[in-house]
Amino acid sequence: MVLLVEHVAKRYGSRPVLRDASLRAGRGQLVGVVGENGAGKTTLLRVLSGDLRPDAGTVRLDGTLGYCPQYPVLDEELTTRQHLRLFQIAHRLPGLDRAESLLRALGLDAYDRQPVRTLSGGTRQKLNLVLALLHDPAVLLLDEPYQGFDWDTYLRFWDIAQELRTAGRTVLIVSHLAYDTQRLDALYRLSDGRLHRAPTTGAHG
Ligand SMILES: Nc1ncnc2c1ncn2[C@@H]1O[C@H](COP(=O)(O)OP(=O)(O)OP(=O)(O)O)[C@@H](O)[C@H]1O
Repeated sequence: MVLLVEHVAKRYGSRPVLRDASLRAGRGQLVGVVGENGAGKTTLLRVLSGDLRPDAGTVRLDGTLGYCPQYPVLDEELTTRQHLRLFQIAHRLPGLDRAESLLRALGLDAYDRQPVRTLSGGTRQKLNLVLALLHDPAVLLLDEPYQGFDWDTYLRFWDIAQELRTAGRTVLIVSHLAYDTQRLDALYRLSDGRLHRAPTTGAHG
């Protein structure tokens, strides 16, 4: 297993959000987590990414990590291109070939020289996603990644997700909406602080 989550619990003050959450995902698997608003999906991803320490339980994650948070963390004054350069340096990438093809796939290339403050919400979200994918991580944690995407972009997102799966990456996608479950290898529903395995009709599922 590339991602193994066992009996994770997390509370904020006296309020338990995750009680006993367990999940596993292997190489080349696309896994969905759905749950109502406030169910604890973002909390789960923050624990998985190492951003939050769980109160109990274990998380094992093999390889490099890409994390696309629910709300883009971008610098308003920097352009799309400047964000790519920053992440290129941070990840010590020799070039931006991968970024260029992702930009084209998501129709972001037209916004190359624009500061983030001039971008729409959906366009910011696209940049957020490209930045998470830039270094081609082994495990991707995507928090509501297509929020604000138009239909064409939504479909292109799923094309990219399928390419990642074919390339052997492990992708965890969180959403408050029930999915087109045939796109997934496994689906979990987060409720009452627990992850319940739900049926899928996916290719591997
Ligand atoms: N830093 C925090 N301190 C205290 N409570 C928090 C904190 N972060 C989240 N919560 C609470 O924990 C619960 C779960 O929040 P979380 O953001 O994980 O839910 P979610 O499933 O991602 O929701 P949504 O679908 O609305 O994004 C909510 O009741 C929220 O108010």
